[in-house]
Amino acid sequence: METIRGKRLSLLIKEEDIKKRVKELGREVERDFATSKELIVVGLLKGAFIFMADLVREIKLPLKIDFLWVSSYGQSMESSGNIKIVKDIDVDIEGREVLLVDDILDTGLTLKEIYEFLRIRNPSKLKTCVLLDKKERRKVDFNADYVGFEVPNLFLVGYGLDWGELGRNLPGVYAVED
Ligand SMILES: O=P(O)(O)OC[C@H]1O[C@H](OP(=O)(O)OP(=O)(O)O)[C@H](O)[C@@H]1O
Ligand code: HPA
Repeated sequence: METIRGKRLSLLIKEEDIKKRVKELGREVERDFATSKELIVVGLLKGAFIFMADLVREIKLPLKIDFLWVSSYGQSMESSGNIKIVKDIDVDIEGREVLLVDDILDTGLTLKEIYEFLRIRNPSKLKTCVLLDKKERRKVDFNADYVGFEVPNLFLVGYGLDWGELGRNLPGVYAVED
């Protein structure tokens, strides 16, 4: 049984199921960006690093990657609602086709703000892709264009998601038990 800081973890999504779904997401993105000469895939650090690494290998199109480092949850299980840009992307996205990737869409505060932050730079196309969508918790009106799995209102770790920086390296997605 996996634990983090003495709390038990229960498996929600198996590694093989994630793998299968990531392949499907890759096909969906390929179809929608088929005419793209050079797609820019922007990941939100740190949470997106594992999903993004797997996803880009399933997108058989010419693409470049960059990362935007943002933080809002810190050590807690609640969003501070205060999104800090720790590091901006280096690439100029004006007139470019961009796919914004994150691990989870929860309250929506992060992705909505970052979407707007990139949109005002005038990319020719801007789509969003998340592995997990915790719809029940949404505080703002925002949905992603590509979603891997809808998940229940539980605090999750694994496959990039952390609790106080622990658990990102678990290969599946787990719920932290109360
Ligand atoms: O929809 P929201 O409620 O805004 O939550 C989603 C965001 O929260 C997490 O990031 P976190 O701030 O924990 O940083 P991390 O990516 O380093 O884990 C996650 O990676 C998303 O970016
Ligand atoms: O369930 C979660 N787990 C880890 N990080 C998160 N950031 C938003 N929701 C979550």
